[in-house]
Amino acid sequence: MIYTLTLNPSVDYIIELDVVQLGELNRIGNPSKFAGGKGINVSRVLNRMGVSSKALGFIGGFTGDYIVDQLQKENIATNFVEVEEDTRINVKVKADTETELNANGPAISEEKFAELKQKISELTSEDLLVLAGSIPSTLPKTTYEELVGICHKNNVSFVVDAEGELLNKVLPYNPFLIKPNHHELGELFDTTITSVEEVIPYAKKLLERGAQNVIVSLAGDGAVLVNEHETIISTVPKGELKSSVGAGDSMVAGFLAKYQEMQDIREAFRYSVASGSATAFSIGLCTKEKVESLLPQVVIQ
Ligand SMILES: Nc1ncnc2c1ncn2[C@@H]1O[C@H](COP(=O)(O)OP(=O)(O)O)[C@@H](O)[C@H]1O
Ligand SMILES: O=P(O)(O)OC[C@H]1O[C@](O)(COP(=O)(O)O)[C@@H](O)[C@@H]1O
Repeated sequence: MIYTLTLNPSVDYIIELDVVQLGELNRIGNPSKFAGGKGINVSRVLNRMGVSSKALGFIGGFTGDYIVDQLQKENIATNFVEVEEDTRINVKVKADTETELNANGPAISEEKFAELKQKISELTSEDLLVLAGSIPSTLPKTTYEELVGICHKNNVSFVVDAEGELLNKVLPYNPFLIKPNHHELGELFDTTITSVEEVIPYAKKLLERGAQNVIVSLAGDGAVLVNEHETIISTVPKGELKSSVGAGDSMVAGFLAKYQEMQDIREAFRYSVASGSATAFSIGLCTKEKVESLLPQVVIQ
């Protein structure tokens, strides 16, 4: 069974307008809202691909109720730890450029964190855990390390989609997959990366640090997968960028769905890229039909 972990879920509130007039009253058309947060997005995309998963994490208040309700409507199983404060609302403004306003999220007590660790310790070697997104500010930077330590002890494979030290600290535990974008990869090495060619040596350093598969996305400029056997470069489909919110999460879900079906890294990577772009070309997350219509445009070498 695939489990996703979202320590800091969000209601994503997406506003579209031509131009933002700073300091003025801006009237907006129909905003969209979605149950979000990286792990939750992975569960939602997996579900659209016919793969079931269970969503874990912390949830609270009226925003938390909204998320649980949406997931129930989509028939996605959940096993959240309930907290008192409201789950955050992240505002995404799509005007001539995309601007994201991501909140901190609720405080998590030691007791609630212990409750979550108990749930993680019940996973077995038959399971895979996707740990994705930021962590609530009251939890230490070692949080993911502690959780993957539990997975490692119980032979649970895991995937991490996180930034900076959160990501760096899990590498020695051999994640099955990590998926930084090129900015996040650059930040890890205190450098700026702008092309697929520049990605490759740094992605290989993450293999040396312990990752089994590394996918690095460069938005509309391609994607790279490296593992100990091969280095694969992919084109990305062309289309109208509607909102890239959830595009990275869709890549993770697309990869896992296809890998579960075929155990073929190359096909899983192609499906992953098509899934990212299908979401980037949508308001909200991709559908399986849209992913499959873009697949012929994903060429790997
Ligand atoms: N402008 C775009 N055109 C086509 N595909 C895109 C575009 N932006 C994002 N994508 C797709 O979404 C994936 C993830 O995008 P990226 O912005 O790199 O990741 P993240 O959402 O994690 O920051 C890309 O690999 C690509 O498949
Ligand atoms: O946990 P973080 O890093 O604040 O990110 C949360 C945000 O990321 C998202 O999961 C989207 O992530 P991606 O665009 O990287 O796929 C949103 O749903 C959510 O608002």
